[in-house]
Amino acid sequence: MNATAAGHGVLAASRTRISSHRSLASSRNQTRSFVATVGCCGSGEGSGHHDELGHVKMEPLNLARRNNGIVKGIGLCGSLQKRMPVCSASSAGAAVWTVGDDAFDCAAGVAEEKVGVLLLNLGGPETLHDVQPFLFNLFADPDIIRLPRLFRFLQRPLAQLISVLRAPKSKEGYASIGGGSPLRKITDEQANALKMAMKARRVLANVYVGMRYWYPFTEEAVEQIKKDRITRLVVLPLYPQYSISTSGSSIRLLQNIFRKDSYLSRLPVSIIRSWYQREGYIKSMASLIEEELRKFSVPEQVMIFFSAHGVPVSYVEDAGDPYKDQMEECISLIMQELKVRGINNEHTLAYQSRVGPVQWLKPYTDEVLVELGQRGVKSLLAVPISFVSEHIETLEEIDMEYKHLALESGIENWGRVPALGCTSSFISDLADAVIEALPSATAISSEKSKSTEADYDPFRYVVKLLFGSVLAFFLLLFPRLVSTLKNYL
Ligand SMILES: C=CC1=C(C)c2cc3[nH]c(cc4nc(cc5[nH]c(cc1n2)c(C)c5CCC(=O)O)C(CCC(=O)O)=C4C)c(C)c3C=C
Ligand SMILES: [Fe+2]
Repeated sequence: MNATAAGHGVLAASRTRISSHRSLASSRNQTRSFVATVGCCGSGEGSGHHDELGHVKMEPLNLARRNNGIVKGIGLCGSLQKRMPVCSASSAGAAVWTVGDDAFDCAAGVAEEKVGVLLLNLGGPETLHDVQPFLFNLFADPDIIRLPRLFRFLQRPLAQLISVLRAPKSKEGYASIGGGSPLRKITDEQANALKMAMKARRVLANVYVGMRYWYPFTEEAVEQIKKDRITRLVVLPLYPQYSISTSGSSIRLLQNIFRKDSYLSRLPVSIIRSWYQREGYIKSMASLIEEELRKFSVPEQVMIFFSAHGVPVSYVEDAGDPYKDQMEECISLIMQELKVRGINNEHTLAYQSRVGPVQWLKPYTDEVLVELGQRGVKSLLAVPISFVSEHIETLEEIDMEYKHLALESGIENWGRVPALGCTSSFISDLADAVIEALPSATAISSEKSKSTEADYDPFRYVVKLLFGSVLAFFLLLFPRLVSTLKNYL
């Protein structure tokens, strides 16, 4: 069985059409449907808690206890457990999940689980030719450009305009890192490594990759999950911190797909919404930092500079995105871990990669670098914090743009921590997170999506159409407006 969705080759139609029709219900409402308990498995209670947005965060559950590398089937499914107290080759006599081909295989033959893990990521253009359609998919996402409901009909025309205007700048960036994004290759490698790490824990699983804006699309991965008749799924966004614009967007897309499908809506699913606080992740980050610090001639004098991908301020202040809080907590945990290791360097956090004319989370990376240079900081270690793989924003923005700016601003010694990629302690921790999440999988409610055909109102449709035409007319009439917009992107 192919470990990832790569090469599945379904949904070959033009991708620009796929990603942009998702309704934007509030995160609160959507999260509720994920905690509905349906089907045989009622053992998920108490397994997650709601954060300030009502999201269920998966805490380490301790339901699947590991012993000598064997995952015991305690609590995987309450009712099944009663029917099969012993399904094991273990001499210990406890219920043990043994591993068959591509499945949890109960030796007693009473139950057979086919476990799937779906890794969610952003995706990136593989060639320069892909850049504009990739950008279209990104900007057509209502979680990336959050228009008021009344203006939602402008989403696609606006995405078209912005993607065309932004494409030349983005292409330059992708050209400078070899002509495309390495994200697919790295995510596939992570998927394979995760599959192996789970196998080492005697849990066989198929690991799928679902990208939000480019191949292999989430829709393709889901098709493969259906074909493989997966019976239990763990969804793991490859973003440590939750943001409406990243994990939130991918999860909402998934919910919409699952709700519409009778098989998928009954499939027990467990979603790990954020995992920035996991000990394995924190320690892996601390180790990478420690290793890079050692390369400086006077490590104690190095400023540890965390650079996170930004989000517009309105996400945090108006929409309640927990991203900023999670980021700050994450950094504090990493610094605590470094302290335990005797590392007491100064540190700072700034936000990079802003796009468009709105206010983004501050302080901005470029501005802080200049300030630090002016303050006399001579050695700086950049730590990309919101990503777990190398991509355009580490390879181009940090390694080229920011490094250049820092050196120009008076910083003399520059270092950069690599993204985690397939670091074994990190992948091991992800495997643990997945195994811990398995028992609490519950079916996604088959409740209908918030916006339905019934919402269709011909009057509103005509008003929107008229408004759209007037706007398009103005854009055409005032090319200067367009070029101003371009300068902002
Ligand atoms: C935590 C990670 C990310 C957040 C939060 C995020 C928000 C966000 N991004 C844009 C716009 C763009 N992002 C682009 C690329 C990109 N973004 C992330 C991660 C986060 N984005 C990654 C991993 C990548 C790189 C993918 C790759 O090709 O390797 C791009 C395209 C590149 C460019 O032109 O700069 C855009 C545009 C917005 C508007 C946003 C929040 C609203
Ligand atoms: Fe981004």
